[in-house]
Order: sequence, then structure tokens, then C-alpha cells
Amino acid sequence: MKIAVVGTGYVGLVTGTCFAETGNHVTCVDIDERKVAKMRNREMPIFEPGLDLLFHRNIDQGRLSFTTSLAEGIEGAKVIFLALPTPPGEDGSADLKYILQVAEELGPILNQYVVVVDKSTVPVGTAEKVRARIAANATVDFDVVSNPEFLREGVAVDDFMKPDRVVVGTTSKDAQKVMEQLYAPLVRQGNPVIFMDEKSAELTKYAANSFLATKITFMNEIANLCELVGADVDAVRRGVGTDTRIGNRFLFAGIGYGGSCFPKDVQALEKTSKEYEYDFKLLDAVMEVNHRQKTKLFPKLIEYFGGSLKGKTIAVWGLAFKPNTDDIREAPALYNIKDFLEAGARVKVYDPEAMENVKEIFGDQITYCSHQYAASDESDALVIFTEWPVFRTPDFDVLQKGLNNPIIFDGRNLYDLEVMKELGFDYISVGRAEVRKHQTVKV
Ligand SMILES: NC(=O)c1ccc[n+]([C@@H]2O[C@H](COP(=O)([O-])OP(=O)(O)OC[C@H]3O[C@@H](n4cnc5c(N)ncnc54)[C@H](O)[C@@H]3O)[C@@H](O)[C@H]2O)c1
Ligand SMILES: O=c1ccn([C@@H]2O[C@H](COP(=O)(O)OP(=O)(O)O[C@H]3O[C@H](CO)[C@@H](O)[C@H](O)[C@H]3O)[C@@H](O)[C@H]2O)c(=O)[nH]1
Repeated sequence: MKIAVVGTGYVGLVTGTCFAETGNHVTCVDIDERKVAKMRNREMPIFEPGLDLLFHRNIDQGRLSFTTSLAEGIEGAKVIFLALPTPPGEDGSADLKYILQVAEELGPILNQYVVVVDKSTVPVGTAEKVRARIAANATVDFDVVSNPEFLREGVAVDDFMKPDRVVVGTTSKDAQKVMEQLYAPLVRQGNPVIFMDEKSAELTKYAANSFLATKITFMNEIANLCELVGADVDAVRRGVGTDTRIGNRFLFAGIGYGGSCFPKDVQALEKTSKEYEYDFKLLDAVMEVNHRQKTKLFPKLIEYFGGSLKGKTIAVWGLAFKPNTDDIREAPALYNIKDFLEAGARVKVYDPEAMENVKEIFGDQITYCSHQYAASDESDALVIFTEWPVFRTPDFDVLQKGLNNPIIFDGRNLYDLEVMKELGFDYISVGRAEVRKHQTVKV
């Protein structure tokens, strides 16, 4: 089948590449000329494990191409995916300007029946709006379908090729047939496609993300309580997660959820509720708790250093909002680095993939290190924000000899408390007892 994908961010690129891999001919359209030039040059614009192999293979086999021209991209396409940004607008609701602008441009250039698919995360009622925008200038028949994407960054290819489910919102039999044909290779491998109406599909995406954000936030609240009562959140997680009604995934307490999706989608669902005059109290609480959680370690650093970080050097391991991505959108590390700098500290950072993106924000205000120990060497404390595999089993000897004080603040609970005690580190994590051998370091 011939497919067009408009927008080649994470979702567009994965969607386009994976559908090429299942035998379709895909043209990706993006207005970013530099990005398109890069991709035409076989350069991957993002870091996503496993995607480059499929990307190169499908370009080489002539099934994946790139253009900046919408008209050229959609020529002959049976399906047009809109994988465009839906960032928070000024009031926090999803900004539909990118989607509606492309919908408007599509109307006059459609020349045969086509299925236009909202792949972006969009509020309830968007399919109707897109349909109206296209219809205003269209001379041919078309359908608009909601097909939200559930992939996670870092494991995007697997999530796309082996999804728990695919959700398709359409009340058109013609569109359903086209979508069934497109997803047939995944269905044959046992991955279900769930058909429903457009509005339910749109709401399913926000419900899923908000539920997962709530699950994490609930465990973060339990972690905070653990610290007060002297319990261990890891033990509690194992205890509750084995209940199959709860499930053991997305129960890891830490320094709050980040990324390009949970923060904006929880906020957008709260705005939708308000629009319908519904007071969704739970979502307000989730956002408030997550905000507090993100900067939870900062006061602990201040306390450890006797009231001030002035003149201290803080090493930061991990900048990306999660491992295996270079994405730093809403990453907890960014909030904290800003606080460290404002408190008068010097900051040395290391991340395996995200440093280039962080340079665009902090420039030369912080020091970028070529490896993890270059950050920790001669620093007064180490703070961990991302659970990259390489941070899970560090050389503790090198770490201890390099640090000016043997103190680790761990926002991801990577290390065993007993091991840290034996090694002689001071170790402050989330929802677990503090390992404190040394006295507060005086300024
Ligand atoms: N990132 C994820 O993991 C993820 C997962 C599921 C769903 N989503 C949703 O998918 C949507 C896209 O997210 P993303 O992270 O891929 O976005 P992104 O911001 O990474 O990329 C969007 C791309 O669209 C391009 N673009 C903007 N206007 C355009 C236009 N008029 N024509 C062509 N291209 C244009 C931009 O240049 C950019 O390359 C959002 O609604 C998001 O919520 C994202
Ligand atoms: O137990 C957990 C699991 C995750 N997180 C945090 O939650 C955030 C989001 O993580 P994850 O969901 O793995 O990454 P995303 O790539 O943002 O994926 C989410 O957002 C996407 C965009 O909508 C959806 O498609 C995915 O289904 C949904 O998981 C990150 O900050 C994680 O550190 C935790 O703190 N504890």
C-alpha cells in the first residue's frame, strides 16, 4: 500500500519506517528542510535503538523516502498519517494548530478517496474538526480515523511492531477495511486491533497515559510516606506488584515522570474535563504531586551541605527523561540543574546520548563530560537522574576515589542499600532509608 506520513518526529519516523518494513511504500513529509535533507542523506534525526537498521534497509530497498512537499508526499497514497506535534497551548490544552493547518492544506490537493489518520495525541472531537477542515476545500470523498499511538521512546520499534493493542476509531466501513489491511501483518502475529468510534479512540489515549502517570504518582506518594515511617518502597512495590490486579509495571518510584507525553497529556485531559465542566480532581493531584517530586532531592542536597550549595561542584549522571533516548523534554534533570546553578553550584554532566540537546538549553553554564567518571571526579556530590544501564553497575572504587565526598543522591534507586553501606558511601535515594555515615558537610 502507498502511505504518506506527515511529521517525522518520533512517532512519524517510527510509523513510517515500521510500515515500510511491513511492505508498504512510505513517503515521509516534514516542513523542516534540514531534517528532510539529513534523512535523504540516510542520517537518522533521532536516537532510537533498533530504528536505524530498519530505516536504512527500507531506504535502500526503495520503500522509504522523504520530502518537504505535502502534495508530492500524498500523491497516490491510500492512507495519510498525521504525526504532528500537539504541544500544550497557553492554557495547557492541546494546541491543534499544526494538525488543522495540514488538514486545511490537504483539502484542495486530495484527488482520490483517502483515509486521513490522526496518529498524534489529540483531544476528543479532533477527528470531527479535521474532517470539517478538509471538507471545506475537498472535491473527493475521504474519511478521518483516530489511531492513537502507544509506543514508548527507547523501545519504540518493539512497541510498534508488537503492540499490546492497536486502537482504531472509525465509524466508516471503508476506512475500517483499509486500516485492517494495513495492520494485517501485526494482527497475524497476534497483536489485536480494537475498533471503536473516533471519540472513544481519542479518549482512550489520554485515559491510558493519565492512568499510567497516576500509577507512577501513587507509588511516588507511597515512597514519600515510606521515608517518613521507615519503610522501603522497593519492598512495597514487590509486595503490591505481584497482585495481578495491580501488575508489576510502572510502579517504580523516583523523581517524577517526565517526557514529551505524560506531563502534557495529563494536563490536556484536565483541560478537556474543565471544558465539559467536569472537575477531574485526581488529575489535579497527580500534576501537583509530580511537580513536587521532580525537585524532591534538591532540599536534601542543601541539607547535606549544611544549608548552601555555593561553591560546590555537583556531578550529574543522566539528562534524558528516561534511558535509551536523547529526548530531554520535561526531564527532571533540567529542573534540578537550574536549581543547582541558581544555588551557586558548578555542574558537571554526563549522559550517553542527550548532551547535545542539553547544550541548546544550558550552553556553557555547565560542563559536559566525555564519560561518567569525568563528571564525578573532583565533584562534591553525585546526583543520578536517569537509569541508563551504564550507571547501574559503576566501578564504585573509581567513583569513591574521584568524588571529594562519598555522597550519592539517587533519583532512580539504582543501588542496594546494604552494598552502599558496606562500600562506605552516604547514599540518599527515594522512598528508602538514608545511608548516612558521614556528618553533614559544613560550608
Ligand atoms: N514521542 C512519543 O513517544 C509519542 C508517542 C505516542 C504519541 N505521541 C504523540 O504524537 C505526536 C507527535 O509527537 P512527536 O514526539 O513525534 O513530535 P515531534 O515534535 O518530535 O515531531 C513533530 C514533527 O512534525 C514536523 N512538523 C511540524 N509541522 C509540520 C507540517 N506542517 N508539515 C509537516 N511536518 C511538520 C516537525 O518538523 C517535527 O519533525 C504528538 O501528538 C505526541 O503527543 C508521541
Ligand atoms: O515505573 C515507572 C515508569 C516510568 N516512569 C517515568 O515515566 C516517564 C514516562 O516513561 P515511559 O512511559 O516509559 O516513556 P514515554 O516514551 O514517555 O511513553 C509514554 O508516553 C507515550 C506518548 O504518549 C505513550 O505512547 C507511551 O505508551 C507511554 O508509556 C519517564 O519519566 C519515566 O522515568 C517512572 O517514574 N516510573
